[in-house]
Amino acid sequence: MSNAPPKMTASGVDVFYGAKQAIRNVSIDVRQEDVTAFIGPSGCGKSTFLRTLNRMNDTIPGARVSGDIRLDGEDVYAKTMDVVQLRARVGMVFQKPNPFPKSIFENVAYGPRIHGLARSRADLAQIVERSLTRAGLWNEVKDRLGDSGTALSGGQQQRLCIARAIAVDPEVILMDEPCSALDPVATARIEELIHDLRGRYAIVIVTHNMQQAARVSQRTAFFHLGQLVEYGDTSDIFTNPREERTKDYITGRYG
Ligand SMILES: Nc1ncnc2c1ncn2[C@@H]1O[C@H](COP(=O)(O)OP(=O)(O)OP(=O)(O)O)[C@@H](O)[C@H]1O
Repeated sequence: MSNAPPKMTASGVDVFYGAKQAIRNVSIDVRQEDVTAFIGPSGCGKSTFLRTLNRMNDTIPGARVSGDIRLDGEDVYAKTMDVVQLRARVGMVFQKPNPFPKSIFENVAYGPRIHGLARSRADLAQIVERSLTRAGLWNEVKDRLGDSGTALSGGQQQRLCIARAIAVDPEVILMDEPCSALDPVATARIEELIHDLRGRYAIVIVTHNMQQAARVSQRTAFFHLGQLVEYGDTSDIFTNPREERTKDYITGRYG
């Protein structure tokens, strides 16, 4: 296990939607070398907490976040933080694949272009190829980069969205139930992809599927009623949980 400082840290985080508190005093570290899974019953706050890590809650009217969240020691909620830049550094993949209604090439090229990451057209084409390759999609689309991203299958669209996140050279990738709209074959491909990307990016995945958490992650956080009940090595959480509530959840007593 490495002694490197965590990629992201959250301390004493609370989230409110209006008067309703959705996250209570959550503290957690996310490490570069790990895939971290967030599990817990519906409504426990997994997605809400995930969104605090790249300030996606800023876009939700009435949502308020307090506490301390850092990326490489830098305060994510500082007034000086450039949120567009932050969301490139901490990319996000959603439950439902959401490619832009543009070509496959443009879906991937858009981010690098607006962030000024390509020096030339050839450079941009190279970034697109590299990102699609890393997302395990290049061979399937290399002869039809001009086709619409929305014409791909659901699983391909999700890999396109992952390529789009990768294209801006992120440090962290947040995935909010990335397989819940996919069939088992497409799900297996995304899980393989997560395995391949591990280490290059810190990855955090919200999942309802405990088998998936056990397959893809090294660290698991169990949330219940807005609280982080238990966080530790995935194997410990699933075989030897410390908390009764974790045990009840993983043995299927609720959720
Ligand atoms: N935009 C919103 N406005 C008001 N309340 C919200 C909003 N989004 C979520 N909530 C509430 O916050 C709590 C946590 O929701 P959240 O979606 O984060 O949970 P979750 O664990 O990700 O659930 P699920 O697994 O069903 O997606 C829930 O009570 C939910 O109703």
